[in-house]
Amino acid sequence: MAKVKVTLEVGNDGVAVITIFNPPVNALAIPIIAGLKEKFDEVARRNDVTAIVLTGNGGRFSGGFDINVFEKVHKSGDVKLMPDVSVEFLVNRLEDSKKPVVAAVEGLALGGGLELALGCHARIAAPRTQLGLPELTLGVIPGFGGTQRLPRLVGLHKAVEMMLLSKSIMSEEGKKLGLIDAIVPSQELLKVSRLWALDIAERRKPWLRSLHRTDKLGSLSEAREILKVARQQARKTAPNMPQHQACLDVIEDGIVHGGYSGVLKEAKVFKELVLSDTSKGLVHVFFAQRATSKVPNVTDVGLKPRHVKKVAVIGGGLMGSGIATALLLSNIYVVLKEVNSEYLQKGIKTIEANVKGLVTKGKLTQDKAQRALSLLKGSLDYSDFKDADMVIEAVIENVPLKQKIFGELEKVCPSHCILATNTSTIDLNVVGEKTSSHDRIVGAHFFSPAHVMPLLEIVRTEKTSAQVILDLLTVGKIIKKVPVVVGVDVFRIDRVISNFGLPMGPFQLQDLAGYGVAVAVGKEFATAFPDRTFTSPLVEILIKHGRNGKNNGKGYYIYEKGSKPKPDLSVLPIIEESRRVTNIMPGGKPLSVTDQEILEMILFPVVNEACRILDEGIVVRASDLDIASVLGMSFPSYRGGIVFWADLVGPKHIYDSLKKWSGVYGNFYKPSRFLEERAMKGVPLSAPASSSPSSRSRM
Ligand SMILES: C[C@H](O)CC(=O)SCCNC(=O)CCNC(=O)[C@H](O)C(C)(C)COP(=O)(O)OP(=O)(O)OC[C@H]1O[C@@H](n2cnc3c(N)ncnc32)[C@H](O)[C@@H]1OP(=O)(O)O
Repeated sequence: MAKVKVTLEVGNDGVAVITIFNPPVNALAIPIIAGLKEKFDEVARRNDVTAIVLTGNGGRFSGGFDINVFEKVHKSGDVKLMPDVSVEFLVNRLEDSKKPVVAAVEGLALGGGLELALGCHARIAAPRTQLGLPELTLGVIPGFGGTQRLPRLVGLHKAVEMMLLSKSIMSEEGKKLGLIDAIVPSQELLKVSRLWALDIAERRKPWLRSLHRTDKLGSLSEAREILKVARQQARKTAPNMPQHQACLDVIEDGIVHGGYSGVLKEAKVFKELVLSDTSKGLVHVFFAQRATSKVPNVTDVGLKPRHVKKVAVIGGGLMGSGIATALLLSNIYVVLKEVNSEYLQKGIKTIEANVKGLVTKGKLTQDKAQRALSLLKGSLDYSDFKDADMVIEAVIENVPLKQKIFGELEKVCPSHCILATNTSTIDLNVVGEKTSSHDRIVGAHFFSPAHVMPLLEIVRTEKTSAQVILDLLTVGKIIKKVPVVVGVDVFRIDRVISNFGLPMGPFQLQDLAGYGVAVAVGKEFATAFPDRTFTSPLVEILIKHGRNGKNNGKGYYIYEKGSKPKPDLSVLPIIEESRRVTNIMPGGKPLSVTDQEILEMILFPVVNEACRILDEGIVVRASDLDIASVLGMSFPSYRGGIVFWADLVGPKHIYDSLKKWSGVYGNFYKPSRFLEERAMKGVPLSAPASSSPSSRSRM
């Protein structure tokens, strides 16, 4: 029997149940939409059908329109691949049907799935059903009438919030808002929905067509005020994303000219947005993110992940305490080990502050915070390591120290225990050199602040076992820190980078991370890659001048409690001093460059580094680097990730630019072999390599 289908069953009560089958989320694929049209035509014709119930198989109503179709549209540029659902199906066949239709929703109704339910004449839901219109996260707007019907059911304010923030609600809240008519236990969902549909047919319950309602919309002036505020907010929070303003325009059209006019406008704008680069980037990220959890020879060989209940974290500094916080928040027991009680207390205090910070921001309840902290134990020795499932070492980047620790770990930890290091620079084979536990040594590289940043980079060696990787599996690889570009005001560089969509520029980031990290990492790079590291004395000169970034409130910026970082102009003479030492400005004069050039000079070397990673087979696939850059660097997801963006910009242009700059500024900009090859052959950077990946790979 086909897995993707729409079925129809007519009961003796005269109710037809139409069910969507498309595991795992009942996405509205093209055959499903065709099936729905066909079944609704059939029930309209049949005399034995009085009323209709629409539902999804397997406890999930529908996860929305099939996003694979967006991908096909992006590849072909042919927007005609999008079926006409909004008017031809939802308005004509469903909402204007002469027989009432009740949606029986369970599990989730998202995007087009919720829009189907909105077109029905009533909605009955199981408890804790997720309801939302997340289309904006894919660079489009709801396209099956959601921009019109949702405001008419829940009011404009709530609808705008749900759409613009892509925030879903649970059916319990939906019931209070009027989106859901009744909540019933899952086992009674179909029974109650059938009765409800019959009640509507016999006029015992109201027959409501959402698009025709106006009672929740408020006055025109109230609506305009809500939309005005939303526009202002969107300009701030999503300045580079056209779908936010477009969504508000479409909602407004429906309020001013009526729901049907709004539906037509929605369909038109939807089709324009599907073809935008923003949508291309976001859809790419959607699939790339899901692809990261599929690792050849790890996730496809029948292994089962083991349960990690207790983790020992070594080092209570910024990284260690952040990692410990992240683990505690996921209900994992943590032993935090430090070398003396002063450092240990400091680490514990940082963890407490991290957790409290989340409570203050409303992201965590007091109860959960207490539960998390109750799972923490501090320690000055290894006695608590004997039943640890995993150790994460997060001490300073020092090879002999790490080697000593791993030698000790091998003796004190149980044999199943995963031995992970948070190193971002040191070769894992070197870390584990003095042990015979190479199969369980792995990199677990978190990004600061570790309890906030979503990426976990897993670094494996050729000896790391598939089981250990599976146990730790998440996502990719981050590119090394962006270096200093001489000749341009550092604050302008930061502005250009944050306007591009990254949360902050390289200088502010350096302030935040602390200069100790910059110096340590810089040294490691200089040793590992002497031919392509640009050594700048800037950070050391800053430290000499008593600056240490956010740590001591003074870096490139001044940090004061309660206010935003302010550019500190007194840093400029220090930068001048560094420039004099490096002396690489052409003719010794400051550069005159456009913002676009600044952007390219900062990001093209990152692309170049990404090319080396692809060339060396360090990632399983190019899209893993996209996800790593989105989750680890906060590279804007609407630009699709670093490699996706580079392919849009064009490998040839990137290659030409780097080549030109390497002539002026040296090897730091020298294009990699991989980039050169792809640029010359006109092959996208993301195209799979013909050769097999090397044994050492980061996922
Ligand atoms: C015209 C309309 O207005 C336009 C639209 O409807 S656009 C679509 C709107 N819907 C969405 O954005 C929802 C997207 N999906 C999700 O958020 C999540 O997948 C979910 C909450 C539904 C389920 O999450 P979860 O259980 O963690 O499973 P998850 O791994 O994400 O997805 C399971 C599989 O379903 C696929 N999938 C999920 N939603 C899909 C969709 N709408 N279309 C196609 N495939 C989808 C995923 O790609 C994944 O496939 P894989 O196993 O091959 O990797």
